[in-house]
Amino acid sequence: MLAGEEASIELVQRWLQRRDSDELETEENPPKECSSSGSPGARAGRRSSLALTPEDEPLVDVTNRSPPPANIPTALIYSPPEPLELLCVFPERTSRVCAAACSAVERAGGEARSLRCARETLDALRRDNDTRVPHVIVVDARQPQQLDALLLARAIRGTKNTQHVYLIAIVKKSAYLKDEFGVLAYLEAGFNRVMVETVNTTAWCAEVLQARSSAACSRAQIAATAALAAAADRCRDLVAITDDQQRILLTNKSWCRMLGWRLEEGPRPIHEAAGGEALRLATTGARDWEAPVTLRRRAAPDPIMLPCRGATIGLTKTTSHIVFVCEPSAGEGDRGRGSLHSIRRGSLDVRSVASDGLRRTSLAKLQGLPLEAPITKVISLLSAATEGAPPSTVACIERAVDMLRTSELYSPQMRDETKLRVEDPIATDLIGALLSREQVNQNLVYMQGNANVLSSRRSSNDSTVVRSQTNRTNIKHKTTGQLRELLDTALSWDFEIFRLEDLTRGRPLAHLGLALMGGRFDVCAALECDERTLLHWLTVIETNYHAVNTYHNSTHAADVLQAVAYFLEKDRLKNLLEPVEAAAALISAAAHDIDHPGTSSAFLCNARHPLAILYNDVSVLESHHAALTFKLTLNDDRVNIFKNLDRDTYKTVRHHVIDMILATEMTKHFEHLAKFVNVFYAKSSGSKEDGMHTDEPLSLDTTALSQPENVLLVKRMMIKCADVSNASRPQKFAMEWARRIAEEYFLQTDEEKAKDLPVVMPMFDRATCSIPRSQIGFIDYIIIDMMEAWAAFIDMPELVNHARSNNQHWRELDEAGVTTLADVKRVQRQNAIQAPPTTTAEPTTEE
Ligand SMILES: Nc1ncnc2c1ncn2[C@@H]1O[C@@H]2COP(=O)(O)O[C@H]2[C@H]1O
Repeated sequence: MLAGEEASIELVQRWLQRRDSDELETEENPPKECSSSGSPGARAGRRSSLALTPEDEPLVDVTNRSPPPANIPTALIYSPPEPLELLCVFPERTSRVCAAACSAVERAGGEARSLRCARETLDALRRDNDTRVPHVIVVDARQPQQLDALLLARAIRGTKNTQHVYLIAIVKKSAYLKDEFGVLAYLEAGFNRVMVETVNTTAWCAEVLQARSSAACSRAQIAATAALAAAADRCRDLVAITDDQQRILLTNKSWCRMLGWRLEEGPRPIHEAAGGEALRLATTGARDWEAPVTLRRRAAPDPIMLPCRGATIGLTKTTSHIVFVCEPSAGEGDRGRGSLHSIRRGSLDVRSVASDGLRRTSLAKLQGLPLEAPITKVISLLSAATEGAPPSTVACIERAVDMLRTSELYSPQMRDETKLRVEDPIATDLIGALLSREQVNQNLVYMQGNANVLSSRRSSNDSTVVRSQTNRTNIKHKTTGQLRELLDTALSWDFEIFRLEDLTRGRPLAHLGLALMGGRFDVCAALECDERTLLHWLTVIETNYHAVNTYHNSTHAADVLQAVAYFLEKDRLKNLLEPVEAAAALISAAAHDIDHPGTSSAFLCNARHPLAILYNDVSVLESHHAALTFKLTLNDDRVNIFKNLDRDTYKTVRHHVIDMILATEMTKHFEHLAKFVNVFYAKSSGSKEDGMHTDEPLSLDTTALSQPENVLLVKRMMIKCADVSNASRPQKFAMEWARRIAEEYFLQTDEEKAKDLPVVMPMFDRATCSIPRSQIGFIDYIIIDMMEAWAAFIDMPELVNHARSNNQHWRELDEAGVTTLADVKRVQRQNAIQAPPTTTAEPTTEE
């Protein structure tokens, strides 16, 4: 027990022993010497020296009259022990009543301050608001002309954080006894207690201790109430609390959001917002109930019906509050799955349902289903926001909501499409073919009888594991000095990928894979497999790339693997991804285009290729790459790098690998880019009035990385950027990749023409196509925006710098009349002559 507490208890005990004395000690009538035998006086029955009510019962306390109910959460009502703080407001500097009060507090181990006027008091309260709000304030109400105690009490109550302060008014005995209802004016002004003046320190001591205890209790209760209100505000259910007259006193944020209410609304009759069974049950006085309630939204004419759980609260037998807790999910679920149209003009007639018991039951069941899409919430919020908004805002919101109703939220609509078409048909052709899912449908006019259109190149769906790979198990040890030296630079952005292709005789993936996955990133440790299995896996994967493809071969896979490895070394990703996630990223990169036929998905669909039939024309190639990767891996224990993973880890790795490979589909390019930018970039300033496109600078905001679904966006973006990073490589690499992809496009066009198939990219005709212009379009429309977003995220400005300088270089070549493959090759030769000599590629790896 604290010394102060001990002293105060002793004081109280002494005071209790003495309280037979009924004589009031006033400034005019100072206390007699302490005596245990006080005169009995006329009101011998009184037990206190403090004149209180006519019966002298302590405290006129309107708030704490009732005992707490059994279910009050007492654990929340915690009041830490604090030294008593008293503030006296007495205009008279030498007031003996004030001196007695202060000295009592000091004897009780507390602290007392005294001030002389209302202004000083309010200033002090405002100044000390967060640090030193007193427990008790005693106000001298004896001389209204010097200090208007009632006004001061109101002002104090109007000051922040003073609800729990215990306010005592000191009055003269004569005034006190003059009017039996006189105390009411004080209570209404905010006083907790009216007390007749006394200079008895002991009496004061008891008084302030009781006041402190009452103040502490009320502070603890207020804090607990605030905590419960905060909890209600943070829950998704709609919460409303009414008084016993069914006037809504409190609503939480969900309620306000969904029904279009404002938080600070005063008491409103519940009938304004709710009707139905729950309301009927609430009025019967049932303690707990569960029933549907219909709620009216201010922004929408039709009500919604939500399951509601309710409770009636009462400290005594009478009801004090009614609590409604409504579950929002099902209510929104029945609202037409995300369309404002259906929210505005809901097809569900709640009234007719409510009149039909059977249907109501099944509706309630339906409402219990967890059907809730975030977009539904967004649309509800937006429609609520139209309430009371100016017409221009309403029009804007309605336009936004109409857009949200489409399921293709992230499909790009090329802003400058017309301009692009007019200015550059080649770019239009390329970008259109890469991004458009319509391509296939547009080209569906097809000649019969070309089932095996890929026969001139390798068929892609009947690939099998190449078995003769066992002699390559020592590949690591048989690398020559040159290859080893080259592989030592595997983590630089100007890594000589084509030299690797030469040195390995077209087997760059296995070598680079072993160096990066087996070496630097220790994928074997992450997957708990041995290096031999990894080598077999890399070999099988590489073998299933088509060496005849000019672009989509294992050199491209190795290039993408190298880019992903490079990105993974950046701090942002190093600190973000677990080893097993990094392993999954490297695996995806190595395998992402496996068995690519050298033609696009649109081509396969037009050709009615078995893969297009198998995958229903949807993400044909990417689905195949992902599926074949797992088929090849799981087919043979010697290549199964996942064989030692436990079930859950395998599932996670599989999920990541599939997700990343599917993310390389270019028709979803803008979807992935937009999601990434929306999550990790914030607009620096307000948006344009129409809320649509703006050119404001974006600032990176990585706080969203704490959510796993956002990390998924990062991984998708990583592999996407790696997949087309060729345009962001130093010029000589970018040029060679551009030549290779153009050649592959031309071959597709050749084949389409030869087989009388629809031509997916008619401009990509080897006789007429300008390669520089195709590259300018590709960089302008696909590369720059994406690389800017990614480069800032991983802090790699060279990605953008190279892309820009390549763009510039292609423009110069375009102006110089460079057009065809032959032209590009000529430029490459000239550049090679000007560049310092490089060692002739020497294939030395043993096969
Ligand atoms: N330099 C480039 N020029 C034009 N198109 C490219 C270039 N690099 C990549 N692409 C295209 O971008 C696509 C990315 O996915 P794919 O690897 O399936 O196929 C790729 C090509 O079609």
